[in-house]
Amino acid sequence: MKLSELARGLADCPEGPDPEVTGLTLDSRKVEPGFLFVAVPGAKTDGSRFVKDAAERGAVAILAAAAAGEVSVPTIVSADPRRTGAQMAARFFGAQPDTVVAVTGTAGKTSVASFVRQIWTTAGKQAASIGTTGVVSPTRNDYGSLTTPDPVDLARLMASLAGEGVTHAAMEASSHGLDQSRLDGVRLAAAAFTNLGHDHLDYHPDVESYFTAKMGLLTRLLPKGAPAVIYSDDRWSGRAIEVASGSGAKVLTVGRNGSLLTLKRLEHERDRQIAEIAVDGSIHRIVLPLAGEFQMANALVAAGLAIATGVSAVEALEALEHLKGAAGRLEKAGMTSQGVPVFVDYAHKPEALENVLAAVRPFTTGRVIVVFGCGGDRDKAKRPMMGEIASRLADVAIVTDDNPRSEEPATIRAAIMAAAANATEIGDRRQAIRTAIAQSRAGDTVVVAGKGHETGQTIAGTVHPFSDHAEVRAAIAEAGR
Ligand SMILES: CC(=O)N[C@H]1[C@@H](OP(=O)(O)OP(=O)(O)OC[C@H]2O[C@@H](n3ccc(=O)[nH]c3=O)[C@H](O)[C@@H]2O)O[C@H](CO)[C@@H](O)[C@@H]1O[C@H](C)C(=O)N[C@@H](C)C(=O)N[C@H](CCC(=O)O)C(=O)O
Ligand SMILES: Nc1ncnc2c1ncn2[C@@H]1O[C@H](COP(=O)(O)OP(=O)(O)OP(=O)(O)O)[C@@H](O)[C@H]1O
Ligand SMILES: N[C@H](CCC[C@H](N)C(=O)O)C(=O)O
Ligand SMILES: [Mg+2]
Repeated sequence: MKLSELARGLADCPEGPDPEVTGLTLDSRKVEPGFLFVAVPGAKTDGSRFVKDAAERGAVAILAAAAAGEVSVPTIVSADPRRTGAQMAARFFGAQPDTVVAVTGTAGKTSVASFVRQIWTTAGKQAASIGTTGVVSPTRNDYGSLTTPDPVDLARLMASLAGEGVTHAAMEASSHGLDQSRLDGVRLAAAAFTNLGHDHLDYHPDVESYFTAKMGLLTRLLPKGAPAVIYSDDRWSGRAIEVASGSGAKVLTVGRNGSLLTLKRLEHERDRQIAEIAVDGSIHRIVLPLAGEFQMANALVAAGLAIATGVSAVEALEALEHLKGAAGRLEKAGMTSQGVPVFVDYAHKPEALENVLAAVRPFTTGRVIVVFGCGGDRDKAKRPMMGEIASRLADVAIVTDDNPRSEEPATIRAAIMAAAANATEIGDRRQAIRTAIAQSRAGDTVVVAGKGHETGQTIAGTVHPFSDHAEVRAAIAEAGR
């Protein structure tokens, strides 16, 4: 594609040569001959420092916030090179599934994206989901790393999904992804907001900026008049509704206070919940085959997105009866010989831990035993908050390691322990899981939180293979001998 074609309507092309562009990237180290290099400011450095490096590797054009005098290749200047770069990436790769929806919120994104895919599939659509646990479509199940991929990877992925015949895609919009305009080239049919809690305040200066980054999905990316599905029962729901309607979205609320789908009654059983949901004046009784009230919230948001994109309400609600939970989200990883269920869950932030411990309490006649830790090189304020929640809501709390990354693991544990009265500290996660399971007895519930679907433990730059699921199974086998 010619540079002028790539830039048309997005940014002004400089006078002079109009090279053929064969690819694009935000990382000079990935430049190949014929590429456009998108130079963006980052947290650690500024891409515009690598313009020369990019040109030496064969870049034929640069997109940057200011013209760099040090290279002879044409430079397109944009006030917002991240956004313009994402839009160019979308144009370069072309096709996208006809119907793409995105969900944001502190918790529930992965679950909602997976649920929407499942509802669409039940309704006969060729559907995909994109997020923390990877990309799932009728033809693939690829493990992922970022929640919201880099804009170039995302545009390439959208085109390849469309090429495979996927017509419907549900994706997660992380606050990092929104802040860095990673999705700014995606054509959205609808968007959703689940909730706002404490996370990533190492990246965003304060809660307001974190909220504003999330709201970018509704204010900047969602076309005017398109549906915005908003969970009605979060502390931040009112603000989100205000922002969405203020920017011209068609607001659809779901939840106990919802108008599209109103949750009238909810009854919890051990592995399922029975709900009465009002829609269009009639009540539907559904059995959701998942534990935890938060899963009901996620299911309602997902049904809202499916309805917003053309699935009938009856069909969407019926599909909820067959939902499978996303991997590692309050997933029963095993049961001990005494009948103690052991759940693996991805709670690595305060509200998630609180919800998960509250979710298992109704069906636990004995003690709730939790094993958890906090990630290194991530928001440190979460540590005492999670310590306090575990000691308040669990009967037995074991504090262990969860991806210490470059930090000293004992320091992370100490910050949690300082607020976790009566908790036990066992750094080795394998040992912590074994200790929890070995002391469990009939009536108890064990929750292993923080890693969910993850398959590694990152310590000082090395990823050691580690699976909570596998460790739970091994510990149960050992305890049963
Ligand atoms: C904190 C964060 O989001 N960082 C992202 C950010 O990097 P940065 O701001 O640190 O970039 P930088 O190192 O300052 O460099 C600035 C620019 O110069 C470029 N560069 C740098 C060096 C060089 O030699 N040449 C060169 O071109 C870099 O590629 C970059 O584009 O911009 C980069 C692309 O421009 C992203 O790849 C990078 O994501 C990293 C990989 C990351 O780990 N992000 C995580 C925290 C993340 O995004 N997580 C969210 C949320 C998770 C959740 O809660 O679900 C996610 O969506 O996964
Ligand atoms: N609606 C919800 N409200 C509160 N907590 C939730 C909700 N949904 C999920 N959780 C908790 O958060 C954890 C992560 O859920 P999920 O992966 O669906 O969210 P996410 O927003 O994608 O998270 P991440 O940003 O970490 O990828 C779950 O394991 C559970 O502990
Ligand atoms: N996307 C999240 C994942 C956290 C998972 C948890 N296991 C941890 O390492 O803190 C983050 O990067 O903050
Ligand atoms: Mg996620």
